[in-house]
Amino acid sequence: MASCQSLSDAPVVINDTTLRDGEQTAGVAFSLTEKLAIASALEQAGVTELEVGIPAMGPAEQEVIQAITASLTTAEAMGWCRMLPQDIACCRGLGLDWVDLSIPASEQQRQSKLGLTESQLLAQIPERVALAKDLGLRVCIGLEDASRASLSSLLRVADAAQAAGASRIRYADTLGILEPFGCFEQLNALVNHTDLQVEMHAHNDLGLATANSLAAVRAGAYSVNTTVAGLGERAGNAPLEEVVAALALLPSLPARSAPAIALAKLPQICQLVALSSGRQLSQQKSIVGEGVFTHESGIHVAGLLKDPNNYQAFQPEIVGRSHQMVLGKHSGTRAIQAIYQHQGIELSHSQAQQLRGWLRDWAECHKRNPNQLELAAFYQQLQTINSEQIVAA
Ligand SMILES: CC(=O)SCCNC(=O)CCNC(=O)[C@H](O)C(C)(C)COP(=O)(O)OP(=O)(O)OC[C@H]1O[C@@H](n2cnc3c(N)ncnc32)[C@H](O)[C@@H]1OP(=O)(O)O
Ligand SMILES: O=C(O)CCC(=O)C(=O)O
Repeated sequence: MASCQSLSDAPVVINDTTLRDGEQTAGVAFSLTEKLAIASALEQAGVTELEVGIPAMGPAEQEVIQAITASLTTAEAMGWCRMLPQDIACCRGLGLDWVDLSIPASEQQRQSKLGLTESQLLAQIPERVALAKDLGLRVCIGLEDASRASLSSLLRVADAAQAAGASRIRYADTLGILEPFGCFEQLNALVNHTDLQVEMHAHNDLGLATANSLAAVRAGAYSVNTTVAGLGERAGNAPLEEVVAALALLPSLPARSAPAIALAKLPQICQLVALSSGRQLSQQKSIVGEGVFTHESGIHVAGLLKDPNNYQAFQPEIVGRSHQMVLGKHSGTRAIQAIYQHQGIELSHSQAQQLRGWLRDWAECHKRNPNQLELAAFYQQLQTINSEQIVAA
């Protein structure tokens, strides 16, 4: 079976699973209000698919899922199920568009979790897909632990899924053990083999979730799972903000790739999820961390002052941010003069040099950048020395 998927001009679909895998982060539990707010923010930013929860968790979760699907106006909603009749039945009447029917794809998990052989699982696929389709749902077969499965076995599952009338398969790197080159090979083999849409689900145990998601896109994946700020099991999933910014901003990725997502809304969405999850964003979290557009080093600031392109990967305004320049241990005289000038104070080169020395000691002692009041105090000190020198002369 040959697919023309990789030749498609359609942008990559983001299937965001903050409300399902994101909420599986140990200790995270969103309220209905929080889930509605997150779903709405994602939809307004242009995310077209949301994995919204697990109907088999029971009536309360089902009510929440129903409320979310009722609130969505354009985005499609997916529910996550084990490929069990009782789980599928829980999806009835929830307003879902999609269901992910998850099966273990590796021999390890098939045998050890379920005690089933590959052929026993394959034999279940037609009946379970039919049950879901009878509920009016489009079906994605979730290949849990696919990265520890043999490719030949994955291809057999893809064939069975396609024959049963599924629309998509999800390649899950459940344990985050893939690297981008291997990921490309696996996804490319699947994409070239099946007519189904192929979705990538990456985990970040080795810090490679974004890289693997981009490799999957290069390999022709139709869709990619993300979570806001990379929330999710253990080290989390591929962060929405990283994947969509990379797809939009990296010229080396296929031109078809970038989904129409409002990048400038990413910081706000990440703040909302940070607040709702109780998980603070790290200062250095790419795209949205407080410190990622803040510059202290003398050579960098001097370069930025001449032309921002000297030290920016992309304009921070694109992702709703701006450059900030601060003074600290690594400041140079150019930065010192520019920052004081911004406060209406002209410093001579020798004054800036003197301040540069003070800043080094001060920063080592305080482990932070001085604030405006502290900078004013430095200036007072400079003036005092200056007037003492005039008196002495
Ligand atoms: C990689 C992933 O992220 S998978 C998604 C994981 N997410 C979650 O588990 C969060 C929500 N889960 C829950 O609320 C609960 O686990 C429930 C409601 C789904 C099930 O609860 P319980 O019935 O109490 O079962 P419990 O959680 O203890 O055990 C899970 C059962 O599912 C089975 N199971 C796991 N995956 C599958 C699958 N794909 N297909 C069929 N059965 C499966 C396990 O084998 C186990 O059954 P067993 O003990 O009879 O072998
Ligand atoms: O089977 C799936 O849908 C993927 C489940 C998942 O979250 C994972 O394997 O990490």
